[in-house]
Amino acid sequence: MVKKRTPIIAGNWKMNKTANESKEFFEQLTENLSVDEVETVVCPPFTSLQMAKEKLAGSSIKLGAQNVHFEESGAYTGEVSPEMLKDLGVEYAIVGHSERRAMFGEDDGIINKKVLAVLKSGMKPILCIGESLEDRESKKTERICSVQIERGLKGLTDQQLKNIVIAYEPVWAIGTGKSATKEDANDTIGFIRKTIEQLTSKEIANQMRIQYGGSVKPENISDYMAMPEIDGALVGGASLKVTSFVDIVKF
Ligand SMILES: O=C(CO)COP(=O)(O)O
Repeated sequence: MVKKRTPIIAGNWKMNKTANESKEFFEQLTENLSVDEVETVVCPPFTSLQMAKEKLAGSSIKLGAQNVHFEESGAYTGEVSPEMLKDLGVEYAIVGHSERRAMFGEDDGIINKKVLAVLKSGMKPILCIGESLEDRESKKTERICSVQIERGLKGLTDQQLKNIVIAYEPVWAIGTGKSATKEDANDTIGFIRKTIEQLTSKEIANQMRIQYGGSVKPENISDYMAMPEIDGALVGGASLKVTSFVDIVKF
């Protein structure tokens, strides 16, 4: 199936793999994967970025970060600036992952600052949004997603909006093995696109790539990718093994 927008599949390793373990992964990955039709991004921990940069030299696989601070520099112990990531060859930064929202107190205001800082540095944000199980059961999925989108994209110019990727990750589907049905994911992503259209323009909404994330595996990726609104995936657990990540990218 030819997609309207270039598919983008990103692996989010979360807090997994030492630099040495990453070395082995990237050596095997570059031996086994070369696809141009799908933009492929790997987001290892900060401590593996230098290793990843060296191993991915000359490959079309891109590097992403899992988090970033919104200030350029200063007294922010333990934080990493957009410029530091850019300098390591990082092209994408995940912003607003539900684990950061839930465990590290990131709200939509902080997330919006991060989105703007990432764009300012010349990298592209992957802005994560999605509802909890409680929100879903009380039929608040659309409300939650539209608020997160509206606040996360606040103050962006049309040009900046063209460099954004959205990841719709329903919280109840992350790491649980319970994935959203392809119809459900497609409907919610369609709703998100409509919301973006209302906030910006039809042109911007139509070109924006929106991924699905939550228990994506080699066995279900082709179902999602066959849906017209779904432009890719943000993959957690199944991105940690070269074989399953390669099978996902080759869906
Ligand atoms: O959180 C995710 C990616 O950012 C999804 O994780 P899983 O693929 O492990 O469910």
